[in-house]
Amino acid sequence: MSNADAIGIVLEGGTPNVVKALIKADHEVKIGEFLIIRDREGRTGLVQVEHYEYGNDFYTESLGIVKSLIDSEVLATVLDKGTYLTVWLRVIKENNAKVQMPGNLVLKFPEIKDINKLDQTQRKFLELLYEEKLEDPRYVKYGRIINTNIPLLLRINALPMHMGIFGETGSGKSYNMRYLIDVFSNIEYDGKHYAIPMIIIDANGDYIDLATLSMKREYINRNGSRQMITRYAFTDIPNAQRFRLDMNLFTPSDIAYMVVTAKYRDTDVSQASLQMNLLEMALNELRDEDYNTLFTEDGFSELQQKVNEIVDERKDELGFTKNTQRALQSALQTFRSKVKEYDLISSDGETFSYDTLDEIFFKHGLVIIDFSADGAPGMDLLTKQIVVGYIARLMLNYLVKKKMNNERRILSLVIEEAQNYIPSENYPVNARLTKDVLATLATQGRKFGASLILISQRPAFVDKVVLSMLNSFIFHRVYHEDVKYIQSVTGGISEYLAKELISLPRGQAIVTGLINSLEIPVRVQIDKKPELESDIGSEGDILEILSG
Ligand SMILES: Nc1ncnc2c1ncn2[C@@H]1O[C@H](COP(=O)(O)OP(=O)(O)OP(=O)(O)O)[C@@H](O)[C@H]1O
Repeated sequence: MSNADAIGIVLEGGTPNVVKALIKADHEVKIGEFLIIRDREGRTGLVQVEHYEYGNDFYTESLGIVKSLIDSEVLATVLDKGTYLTVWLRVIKENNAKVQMPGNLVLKFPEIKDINKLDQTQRKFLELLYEEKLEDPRYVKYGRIINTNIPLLLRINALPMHMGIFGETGSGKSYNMRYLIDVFSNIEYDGKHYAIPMIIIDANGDYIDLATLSMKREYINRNGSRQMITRYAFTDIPNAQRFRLDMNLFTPSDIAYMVVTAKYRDTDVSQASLQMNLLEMALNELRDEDYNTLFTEDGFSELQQKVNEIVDERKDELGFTKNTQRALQSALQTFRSKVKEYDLISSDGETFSYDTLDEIFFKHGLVIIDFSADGAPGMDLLTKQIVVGYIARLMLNYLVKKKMNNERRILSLVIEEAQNYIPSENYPVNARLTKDVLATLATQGRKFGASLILISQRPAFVDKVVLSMLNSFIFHRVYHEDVKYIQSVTGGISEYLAKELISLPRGQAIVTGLINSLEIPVRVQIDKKPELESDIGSEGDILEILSG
């Protein structure tokens, strides 16, 4: 790289960690951008733009730095338009360079067309960012760092530490998730390709085309890494499997918890636990029966009768009241009516079971749970919570069991509209049914290979405890009210970058946390790939729509 590639020059007056520089006004500087500083000995250090100001006073010779550089060809180009930028650059890596020295040059990262074919200079600059990580298959390439063609390397081993993707409506979360699915479907290791097994709770049908359109399936699976891409729906439609629960996989106490919390989500704990005890007892006494049949037309009355029998015949001995009996019968009715509406439980037919999870793991599957109007017409939130709670519990039990058997697994559960399943106090939704099990999955899952990816428009609407267990974040443009919240949960985002969060254009995001190989918040651009585009998320052109 010659001096002619320089876009700026270091000034006097920085602080130990921040270098002040003049930059050409025609360089479209971005807060969070990475630049290089080269000292007079040719050593290079890495800096990140913290903030900048435009200036257009004429730079006079009386300024010391200008005087000493008056012959400098670089200074001439920096100042030739009369407008310049003063930038404050945070030092990220000094690398033995004397980055603070006035007169040092500020350089852009070189243009990189193909990261797999680097020349020597390109390699040198990339190593400044990534060191040996560049060759490590545990780091995958994602988007590009703002104002460069260099991908951000994501550390896949951070996935079990959970991730949050946040951004206001239309900011590009779903497209980003599609992009991540693609990245996680094509991980290269030792000449082969692998994919992270994933289950996606698809709130609006943003991902179903990946399973149903052959062009998209083929693209995702272009390296043969996903031998299973399946859409699950709640009604009979072509291209989709029917989603069915299997109650036999759960203990009486798990089932009792599901049934009772589904109805009485706010009820006081002692009331609820009496009802749970009663149902648990009934199920224990019916343990020779098929639990699925007990929740279908054929067996439900048997379950109801058992509950009545226990209370009527052994009231004094066990202390259950008529009230508890009535409340439990009502909870059973509610649960039964929900599962009946979508035929969620059947005494025969294939269920979503441990075998399904095994298949997802071994085939590196991508499973899309379709909650769109097509896949789950008219489904209310409670029924969705029954499904999500079921999957989370199944996953937890499965992973724990496998771990105990010394069989390592990894499964990623992606939940869109996460606020409906793990709401904070600020969000008026009841979700005991899902919240507890998801919190357990978040706390314990790490050790068992569970990876949660939570997607939401408002981080402030997601439970704080669960949020605090996410170790990686991707933020798109967010609402003003969320900025402070984001700063408090992530730490590490500077005031200046935080301000950018409210105006990020579509396709840009800030990546922080363990997944980010650079370990400081990085602003990325996620370019649209035609192969990954979908019609579902786009608003369309109003005139085109009106004119048919
Ligand atoms: N990286 C990108 N570059 C250009 N356009 C994009 C990009 N990502 C998304 N878009 C466009 O922005 C629009 C909204 O994207 P998307 O559906 O991903 O947003 P979202 O945040 O998931 O919205 P919602 O919360 O409402 O579901 C779409 O028209 C999409 O095509």
